Amino acid sequence: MRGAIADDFTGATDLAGNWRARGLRTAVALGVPTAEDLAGLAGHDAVVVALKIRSAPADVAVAQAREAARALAGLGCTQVYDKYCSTFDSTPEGNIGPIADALLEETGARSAVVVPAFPDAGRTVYQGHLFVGSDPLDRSPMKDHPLNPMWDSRVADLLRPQTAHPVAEVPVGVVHTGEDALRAELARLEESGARYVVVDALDNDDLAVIARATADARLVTGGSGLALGLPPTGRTLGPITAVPGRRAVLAGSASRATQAQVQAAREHLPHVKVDVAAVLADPAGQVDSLLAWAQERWAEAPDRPVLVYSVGDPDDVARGRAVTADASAVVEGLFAALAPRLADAGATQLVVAGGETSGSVAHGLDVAVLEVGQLLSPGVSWLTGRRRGADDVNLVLKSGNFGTVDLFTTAWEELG
Ligand SMILES: Nc1ncnc2c1ncn2[C@@H]1O[C@H](COP(=O)(O)OP(=O)(O)OP(=O)(O)O)[C@@H](O)[C@H]1O
Ligand SMILES: O=C(O)[C@@H](O)C(=O)CO
Repeated sequence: MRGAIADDFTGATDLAGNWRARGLRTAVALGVPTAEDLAGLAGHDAVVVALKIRSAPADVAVAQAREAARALAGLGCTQVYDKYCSTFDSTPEGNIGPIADALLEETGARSAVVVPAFPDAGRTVYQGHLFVGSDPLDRSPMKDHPLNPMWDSRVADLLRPQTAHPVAEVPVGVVHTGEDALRAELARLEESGARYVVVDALDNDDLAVIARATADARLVTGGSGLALGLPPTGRTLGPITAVPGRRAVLAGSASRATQAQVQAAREHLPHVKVDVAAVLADPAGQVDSLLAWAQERWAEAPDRPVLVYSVGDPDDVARGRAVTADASAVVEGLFAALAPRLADAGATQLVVAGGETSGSVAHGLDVAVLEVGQLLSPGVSWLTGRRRGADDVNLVLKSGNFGTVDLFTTAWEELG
């Protein structure tokens, strides 16, 4: 079985979607799987353990990553895929370095490739620099990220402050020479002391070379793109089963792409914006009133999705933070509490935007395992969430920056 550890929930579903696209039956375990959850993973070719450790204190992140690595070893996985963000989201203190250091130890690997490239989503690495579309990372919108503004584009320079281990680079010319040349270069660099090797990749052919050269590695690290480098199994996997019921979009993401999706959806869907001050004053009351609002809208048009969002324009996060320094937790708490109430009221199909928001919603719904279904666009798939002690729900857990602009109105058409 293939196994991965993802540092956030939408990153996990992104990687799982790419494995599925290669014909692997893939499940996502939310949190380190319990013995009971492990039973639900039987019959799969691949499992991604989704953690919520991207912005956690490094010691917490490392402890959870170690536990997840042991669970994967218990499932017989001989390679761990350490999935972080394709925009290398981290601070100089971590957590990409500390987690990778711990996974080197857990897996016994002497070195690991570092491959954030995901060309299908516009992320490429050339001369060691990470690009988002045509912008170097530190000139892309990631320069203004609220939690981890990206200060450089050279991946090795982003990683070095986060690890005591030596970091080397392999230019795309070596990748273009083929898998044997790359394997030899990786072995040479490992012999000379490198523990991390940033490998250039401009397209999926480059990723295929890297995937073949590292097929026997105990640890690989990267965005989800490297998964597309696997040879296809040739198996065609059908769509997941749609669970009929009410529909909602829960958007707690602050990213530009999500703001555009919210803007587009407001033209077509009944919508309401979360009022941070009101939630702070009366969290339970706000959940009740949002639920009542959704039920009224569904009574008018049962198949029409409702949209609950928290960021409508770029200043909304600052406004929320002016209300309370804990605005993120307040908004996440609201979505975590609202999702199961919507589900109790018949919502079975939810599109959720934002990595942290998706984690909160999945926890709120007490989802143990996600079955990965059809891909909507790079990094975005329909999923079936298996809830503990409750009926299944269909979910899209979307990274803030991913998805087409009409995602919130068109995703439903792909559910069958
Ligand atoms: N109006 C608001 N005021 C303050 N904080 C907010 C507001 N709306 C959302 N937030 C918080 O901003 C954070 C957004 O993070 P989230 O990971 O969900 O989305 P993102 O950063 O846009 O996407 P991703 O991490 O997937 O790239 C969450 O913690 C959320 O609760
Ligand atoms: O790699 C990405 O860009 C995404 O999967 C991600 O990590 C979202 O948070």
